[in-house]
Amino acid sequence: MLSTDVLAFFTTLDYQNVLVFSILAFILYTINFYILYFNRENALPGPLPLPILGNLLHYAMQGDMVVWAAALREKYGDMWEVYVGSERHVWVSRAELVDKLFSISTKSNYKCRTNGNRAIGEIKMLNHGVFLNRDLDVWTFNRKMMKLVLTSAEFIDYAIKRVPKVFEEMEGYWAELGYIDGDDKIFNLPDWFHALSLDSIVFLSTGKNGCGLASLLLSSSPNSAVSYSAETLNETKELRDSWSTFFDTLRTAIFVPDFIRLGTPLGLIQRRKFLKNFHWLNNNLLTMIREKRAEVESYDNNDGLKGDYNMLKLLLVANTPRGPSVKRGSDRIDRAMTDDEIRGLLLEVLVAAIETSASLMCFIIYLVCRNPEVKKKIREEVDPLFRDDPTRKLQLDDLNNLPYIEAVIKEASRLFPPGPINHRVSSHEDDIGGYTWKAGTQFMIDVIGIQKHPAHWSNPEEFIPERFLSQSEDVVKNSFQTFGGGLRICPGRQYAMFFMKIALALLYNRYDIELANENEKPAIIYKVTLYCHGLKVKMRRRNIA
Ligand code: HEM
Repeated sequence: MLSTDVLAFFTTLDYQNVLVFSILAFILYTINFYILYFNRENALPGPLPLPILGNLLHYAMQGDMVVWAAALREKYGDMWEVYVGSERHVWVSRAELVDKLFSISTKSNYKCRTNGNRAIGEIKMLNHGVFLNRDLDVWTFNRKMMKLVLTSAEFIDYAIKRVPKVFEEMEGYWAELGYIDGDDKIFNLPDWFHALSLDSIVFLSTGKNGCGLASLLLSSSPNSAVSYSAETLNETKELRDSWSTFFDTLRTAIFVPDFIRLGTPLGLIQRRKFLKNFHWLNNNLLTMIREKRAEVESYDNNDGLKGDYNMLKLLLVANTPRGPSVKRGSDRIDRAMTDDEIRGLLLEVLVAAIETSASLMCFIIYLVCRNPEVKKKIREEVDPLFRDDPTRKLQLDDLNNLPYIEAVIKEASRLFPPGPINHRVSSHEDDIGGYTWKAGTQFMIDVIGIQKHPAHWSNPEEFIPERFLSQSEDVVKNSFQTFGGGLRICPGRQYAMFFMKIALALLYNRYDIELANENEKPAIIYKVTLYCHGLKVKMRRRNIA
């Protein structure tokens, strides 16, 4: 009855009255917002939020999350807070504050990355894959299968053989474009490393060509001959564009609050585009998976996988008599994966693997260019491998025995972590940093702040690979977390290290690389990963006769 009266009352109002009521309602909302804000529990320092928007305007004014985090860390220290819309995010910027977040106990309070939201649900990531999965039974199953495949001897061996072939394809294109034969042509290195990483991981995960390198060649030299048909080039372009749009979808789902996504015309237009692309990409992956399943099922049982150990094939046969099995104690799993489960994992591998490794390669090359003594030591480690045979194929033992290159990769990733912001959310009340936090508190891990914290590192801004050589510098627990930590640590880290070691060994053995100019710096933007999109270099074949 009351609600009918209220409704009747509002229908009698004219526009002016509606305006007055709206302004009054907003003023009351604002007063209530600030009363709650100034009386909140565990008040941490941080920029003053605005009603509805939180600190989104501050962020928009800075433009880049990593630059903004650096400014906030400088101003507020090791622990501060920021509001995304009305959701409070607690930032932690010191290794000790991460201890509980990176617990490896199966009873950990921090098994999930985010609280999840409608946007993440719309792209089926709340209960598929691993990255944002909040269904812990499903996550556990998927994670075990992903680990099983990525760390299997078959996959690693296959990757070590394949990556050099892709690298050599890239060298052929460099030669064709006159980049390495003494012409001193300047080119943008990240374009090539993103394509190298893409072509390697697309092939290793699906058995198909990504054609990123070939398209790059054709964009500079359209008449060049490549060994892919026009149809393959078109199809792969469509797929690459779709992955790139999916990446934007993911970033928006994590960082843009629903009231912007669903409450603004731009947000709605973008959402429609993102969902259309997501369905297209999903169908494409599912078709690929079904075709591969039919192919694998058509093999004679004794044929194994015909020596073709890409992730898709291995995921299809994992936990079947033809594939690797999870057998150890409580890790045991008895069933194989469905097509939709594999789809969720492949999608995430394509998102997680490409840009991280490619950008880190560019950061390493930049730092090595600025530190010639490091280049010398890399060569002292690499050159003996190729001394008797410059075309020698790298073996697993070689890659496991490159301590200096490994230290260079770690030190470069300390200064430029490809995943500069990590997330955890608590599932029940807990104490962190001297405060008691409610269940569902969202923690943001400031990886750059921790990896450059003066309490954890001597000369934190300097590039000193030796600190990662054994016994040189005691690394404080959780102060180095390029691949994250705890139960959700990156499952692709072993492949990523092999990929980078192979590329660096071949590059420094065969080429001299220089920055295009002395003041050249990598152009970086934060897009869920620390994305390097600009670094101009000159290269020459090395004369090692
Ligand atoms: C240099 C390269 C890479 C870096 C720096 C990197 C870094 C990271 C980081 C920081 C995380 C978050 C871990 C955490 O929350 O504690 C992560 C998660 C993840 N990474 Fe990587 N990654 C790299 C390459 C790869 C590759 C090559 C793959 C796959 C082949 C991969 C697949 C994943 C997946 C699936 C997750 C989510 C794991 C989960 O939530 O359970 N990453 N990575």
